[in-house]
Order: sequence, then C-alpha cells, then structure tokens
Amino acid sequence: MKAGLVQLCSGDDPVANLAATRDLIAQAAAQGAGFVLTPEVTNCVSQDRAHQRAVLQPEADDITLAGLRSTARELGIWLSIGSLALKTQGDDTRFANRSFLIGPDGRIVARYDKIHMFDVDVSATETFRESAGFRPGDRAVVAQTPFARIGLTICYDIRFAYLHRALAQAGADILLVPAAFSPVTGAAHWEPLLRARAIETGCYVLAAAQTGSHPIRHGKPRQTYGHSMAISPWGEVLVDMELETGIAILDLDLVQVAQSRQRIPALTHDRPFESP
Ligand SMILES: O=C(O)CNC(=O)[C@H](CS)NC(=O)CCC(=O)C(=O)O
Repeated sequence: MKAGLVQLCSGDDPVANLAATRDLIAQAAAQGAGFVLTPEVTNCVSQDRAHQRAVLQPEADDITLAGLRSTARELGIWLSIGSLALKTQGDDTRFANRSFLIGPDGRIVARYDKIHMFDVDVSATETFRESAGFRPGDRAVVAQTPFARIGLTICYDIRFAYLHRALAQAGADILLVPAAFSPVTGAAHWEPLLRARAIETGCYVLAAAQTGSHPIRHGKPRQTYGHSMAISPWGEVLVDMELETGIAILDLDLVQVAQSRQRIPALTHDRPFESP
C-alpha cells in the first residue's frame, strides 16, 4: 500500500480550502496512493469564533465532509480527513475538532474527537485556548481496514504517550497525527515527539500538517510549522515535507511493524507499580 501525505495551508474559507484539498488528494491518488491523509482543521483555520459560527456546519451539513467522501469514492481510496471543525449539538455549544476515516466507497469508517486541548501560553505573544472554542472528546479509536489497523489522534495529542500506547496495545499498526503545530513548539519538539511515539509503539506514524502563513480574512493571523512527516516503526524519518504545500508518497510495509516489535517488545513489557 502506498500512502500519500497532503500538506495544506488552509485559510478561513471552507469553499476555497475544499477545492485546494481535492486537487492535492487527486494528485496523490494519480501517483499511486491508496491511502491519503489531510491535516488538522482541513476545512477552516480560524480562531475568530464569530466567523466560525458563520461558516462552520454540523457534521450532517458539512460541505468538506460531503465533498471529500465523494472524492474518496471517485478515486477509490482510503482517506483520513485529519480533522474538521464542526458545530455540535447539545448544551455545550463549542465546536468539535473531529477526524474521519473514509473508505473507498465513501463510507465513514471511523470518527474521533480530539481528546487533549491545546490550552498553552507558548510565549507572551503566542497563546492558545483551544478548549474555549472546542469541546474535547473522551474516546480513543482504532479503526480496522483491509491493510492495517489505524489509531486516530490529533495534533496536541502527540504529547500524551499513554494515548498512543493504548492505541498500539489495542492493535494499531499505524498512528495518524494530523496537525496544525505552532512554529515555535514545532521547531523544538515536533520531530522527536513523532519519532518517540513510533519507537515506543512500533507503529508507523503518519503526520499530515498545516504549513505557512494562512490566508485568514477574519481575526488573528496564524502561522503553522509544516514538516508533514512519515516515521517508520523503527523510528526513522521516511518523509519530511518541509514548508511547501503539496504531496508526498511513501510505501507502507506492515511487516516492519512486526519486525520492530520483535526486536524491542517493550509494548508487552508493562509492569504494575505503586504510585510514587
Ligand atoms: O484552533 C484550530 O484551528 C484547530 N486547533 C489547533 O490548531 C490546535 C489547537 S490551537 N493546535 C494544536 O494542538 C497545536 C499543538 C502544538 O503546537 C504543540 O503541542 O506544541
């Protein structure tokens, strides 16, 4: 199976983002990818709540979800929509940051709501309060496909080793890490975090990222780190897309998952211990 990473510079207009995303997915499929991945918030990069209220939709009406399900069906590919910002139902009116795995028939095979919220003061000028706009999920997800079992995570989740360990121990061969990482924390932490999660779990780690200066017309400008990456189950960097938007294709060899875990079976060596 060939995988294709799509690196985007989404703005705050879902219509424009959908067109750009479909174009790159089609390029990846044309180059042989049977499994294509897009970044976090593929449909809309925005921190302007009023704008989000105006353009975001609930899952049932979302144009990006409907459009990309058609794309997956037309191209006959597996598609990870890294995430969509969506309106939710119920008393908690915050948005969902939700990832979807789409089958080659356009069916939704799995969905996952980001669990860990990026509520962080990176510096005096760079502060994030994701939980002010988004409501966290509370359920980890491993999806079965004919080629692999796939563990879903989103962005800041990468800092929580226990989630990745739980996904791998539940059978995941591949961990997905769609992201919109901050340039500052990306330069300091992105690659070692991805490599650590691959080494600890013996999983492939596939990380499609947002990159660059986003075309945002409402509210605060936003930059992201880029560097979409693929990491082998042994921890090697197979792909680093640097800063440009576009696609990268790689071969997935699931035998390497078993081989890595045979060499270092740490995943099966948990021990009970008293809390400190
Ligand atoms: O707000 C949105 O549009 C969608 N959500 C995101 O972009 C999220 C929250 S701001 N970004 C991250 O989790 C970056 C994590 C990160 O950079 C780190 O862990 O260092």
